[in-house]
Amino acid sequence: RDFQNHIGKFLHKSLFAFLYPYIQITFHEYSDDFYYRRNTAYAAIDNYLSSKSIQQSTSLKADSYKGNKNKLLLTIEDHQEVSDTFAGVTLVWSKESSKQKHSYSGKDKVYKLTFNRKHRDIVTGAYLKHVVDEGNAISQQHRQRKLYANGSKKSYTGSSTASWSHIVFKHPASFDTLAIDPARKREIMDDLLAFSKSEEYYARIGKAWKRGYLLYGPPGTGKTTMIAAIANFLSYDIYDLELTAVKDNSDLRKLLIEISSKAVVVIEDIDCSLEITGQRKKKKAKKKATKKGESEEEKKEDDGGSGGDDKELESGDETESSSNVTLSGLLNIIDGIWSASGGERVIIFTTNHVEKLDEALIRKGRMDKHIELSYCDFEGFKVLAKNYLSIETHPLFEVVRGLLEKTKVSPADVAESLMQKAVEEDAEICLNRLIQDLESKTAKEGEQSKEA
Ligand SMILES: Nc1ncnc2c1ncn2[C@@H]1O[C@H](COP(=O)(O)OP(=O)(O)OP(=O)(O)O)[C@@H](O)[C@H]1O
Repeated sequence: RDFQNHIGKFLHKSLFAFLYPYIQITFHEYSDDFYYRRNTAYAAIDNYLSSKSIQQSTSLKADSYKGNKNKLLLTIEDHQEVSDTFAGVTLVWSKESSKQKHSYSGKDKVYKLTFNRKHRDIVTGAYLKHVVDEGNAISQQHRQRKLYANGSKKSYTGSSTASWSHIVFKHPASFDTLAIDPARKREIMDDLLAFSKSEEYYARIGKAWKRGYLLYGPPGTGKTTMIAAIANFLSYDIYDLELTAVKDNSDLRKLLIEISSKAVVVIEDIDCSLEITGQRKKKKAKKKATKKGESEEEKKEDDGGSGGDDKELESGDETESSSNVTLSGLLNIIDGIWSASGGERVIIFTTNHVEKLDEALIRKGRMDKHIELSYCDFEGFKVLAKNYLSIETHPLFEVVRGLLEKTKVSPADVAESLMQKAVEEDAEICLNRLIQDLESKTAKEGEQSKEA
């Protein structure tokens, strides 16, 4: 009888496999455990299938995106199917309500993926990875991004600790509207793209997945605008780190640990932060005369060690030197924390005075790319004219070209002349105003150089 049973089972299995050569994988919306978490793979599939569903399905469901209530996500309704092809393999996705009801809610949905068993390896390997990666990339694009700034908040014990607060980040800047040399623009975009796709490279060489940019140039040449363009281009959040508001290395460490993946970390005007460090050093040097053993502590801090919890900086000292952080310390902490935590981050330093910076600080490897932003040239002006006046050519352009060759003016100043009341005025009035402004600037510069 046993033998008969075995034969029966075997025949049933083979016959079934012969008649139904498919495999099904199910993806539940919620985990089946106590925590009832939303399955991240399910969310990725939702995003991935959205555009395919729009093309194929006759019955769609609209929901707002998780993370951005202003965007709609369209998915298939229950019992609908969407087909997909990958590397020559055809697969079918369907959606239904789960049979097993969860105690918290009966709404658990399930995606079912059906494919021929002969494609088992390719589907369970490359295809599923492709679906999850694409789905996550889509949600990254649609997510509402945030602009974080550091400050401090009082804990329940009354002591204040460093923390981030945020607002929704909505800056219109893009590389299209940025008035810089087109070749350099392309180079920066290529560099950013290559960086964002090099997870494996950084993992292989065992380094933190980060890229450092130093933006330098006179005021109003677009440093802040470029940061916004970079964040928009990569769809990253921005963390604006004000070093002067950071008490010490342990606060800095706390802030840096909280920075999520896919972030642009910005430290503006680092030359000013350096001045603060300089002041502190001078002050310490004075104290050294009366207090031995100080040098050890200072050395530790400059190396980024956390041991430098400075006892000097009690409340009264705050105005003279509010920050107790060194930039080299900062960079070392970043390397340590970020190489352990994974995730991609771009760190951007800006300065108006690149000549004031310490060579060691901005050497390649720490700051991978140095980008100079400079005065407005004719190419830059054309981009600004397109941004503000929506024109690409005009007979007055030649006059502007001649004036820009004679005088140094920032893109911010050009933008200012072009956009005043631009809504009501036509392009010619704006261009004439710019020409007037440029002429008076050139005349003033002429007088000044004569006096000199
Ligand atoms: N290269 C540029 N391309 C497009 N717009 C620019 C550019 N430079 C400046 N602008 C315009 O001028 C304004 C001020 O520029 P932005 O704040 O980016 O300059 P900045 O270099 O960061 O100045 P600062 O050093 O004073 O912080 C921007 O809002 C933008 O409208």
